[in-house]
Amino acid sequence: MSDSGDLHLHPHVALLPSAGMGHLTPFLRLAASLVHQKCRVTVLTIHPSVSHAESQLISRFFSAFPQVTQMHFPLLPVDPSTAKSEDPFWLQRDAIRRSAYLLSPLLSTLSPPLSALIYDEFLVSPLIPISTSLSLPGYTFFTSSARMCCLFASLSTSVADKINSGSYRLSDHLEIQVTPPIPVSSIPPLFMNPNSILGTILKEDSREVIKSNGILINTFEMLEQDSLDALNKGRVRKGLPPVYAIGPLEPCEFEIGERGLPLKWLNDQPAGSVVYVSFGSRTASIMEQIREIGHGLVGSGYRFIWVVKTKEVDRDEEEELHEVLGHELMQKIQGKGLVVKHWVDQSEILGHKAVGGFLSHSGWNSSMEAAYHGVRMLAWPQHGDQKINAEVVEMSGLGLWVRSWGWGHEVVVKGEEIGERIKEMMESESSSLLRVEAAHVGEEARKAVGVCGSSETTLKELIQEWNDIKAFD
Ligand SMILES: O=c1ccn([C@@H]2O[C@H](COP(=O)(O)OP(=O)(O)O[C@H]3O[C@H](CO)[C@@H](O)[C@H](O)[C@H]3O)[C@@H](O)[C@H]2O)c(=O)[nH]1
Repeated sequence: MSDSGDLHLHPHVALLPSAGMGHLTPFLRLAASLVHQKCRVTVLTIHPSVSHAESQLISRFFSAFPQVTQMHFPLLPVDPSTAKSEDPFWLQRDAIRRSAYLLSPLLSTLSPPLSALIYDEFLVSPLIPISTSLSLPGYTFFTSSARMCCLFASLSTSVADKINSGSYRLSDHLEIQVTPPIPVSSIPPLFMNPNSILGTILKEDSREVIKSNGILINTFEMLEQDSLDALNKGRVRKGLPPVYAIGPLEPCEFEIGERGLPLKWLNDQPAGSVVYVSFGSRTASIMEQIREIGHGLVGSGYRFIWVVKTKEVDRDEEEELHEVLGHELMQKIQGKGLVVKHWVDQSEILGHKAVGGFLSHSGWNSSMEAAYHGVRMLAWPQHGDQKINAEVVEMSGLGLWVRSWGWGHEVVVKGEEIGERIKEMMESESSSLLRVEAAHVGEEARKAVGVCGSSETTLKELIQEWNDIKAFD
């Protein structure tokens, strides 16, 4: 046992996110929470990051938290002939996985020694041998919903074989013991392809995740009680480690860049009058769909803030807004809404009293931010986990989901239909119920992370476990 009482009080935790803002943001929010709970924190970072947004967030985080150690993790170059994807975020994740063995010597030099290592859901199988070799408790941070985690945890069972062999019909439901059952039509399309890099990685990681000491999820009990029970009570898979609901991870001051036009514009709008539209950090929309969204927003009669994205990676965005929208639409939008083609501080926007609704791809962070601010959503899943997240949004009363819109790029949804659904979210009879339910979700979300809330208590207990391990070193 160390003779320094101080060390016992401050477990040292290292965090390793994978590529993309959808992963980096919740990791850095978790890092901030751990600092506030008096942990010593090391964050492993990769240079260069895939997007400009990631490098900016990393530098703002370390400026705000000089006490956090930044450890640079150098990656091996990826051989393009062996890479099974052209997606830069997946290439980066693949490179992190292949370079993972370089971590052992880096982590073992840290002082004081680590109490725990928290790694991204896309890095499970390469990181487990590292934490084992260092006798370090290792935790998977699952950045999507608990419901999605139920699917992930089942990918090493017969469910995955049935998915891959095409034995399911689209109208079927998966045999995973979660309520309501997960429809086959909500499975991420890439899971259907056993040769996709995502399918391969997740199957491998699903098999190995039982060797983690725990799984952390950015969710809260009131929102996903049944999925959390299913995971924790062995209904999804026997032998899973404890699952800790620690969300919604709260947006932090360090995330805010220069307060720009969106905030100034919102200050002049009436309360609850504005629809915010964004499909997250890595979903590029096609030109035809972008223009239909524009017509839908104008047709809805509501004011709006709309973030347009034409490229997956922000560094590749070249076209000017007027080239994307065209002259006629630009004219129609004037005076009705604010359209931007750059990064905005989403959480600040969602927290502004002028914002009354959110048209979103239901990425999990966006959904949790809407929950945190009690803003009702119109979910339009584009890819990946987003239909499963939309189910959670719909079930909890946080928002609507129009199933007939399908995945992004599957069909071009017409502007008129989009406008009608925005009105439904904002002004129909059911919308007042939606407003009340979304506000209720917001209250519960804040309770969960507030003093003695379920998520705050869970995180404190976890930190106590790390302290207890240290005390017996
Ligand atoms: O202009 C922008 C755009 C995005 N964001 C933030 O970026 C994050 C985006 O995360 P998310 O809503 O989860 O969407 P994606 O960027 O698409 O995230 C990926 O990662 C998520 C977590 O695993 C998955 O749920 C998504 O499907 C996947 O696409 C959120 O914190 C947003 O607030 C901004 O602040 N400003």
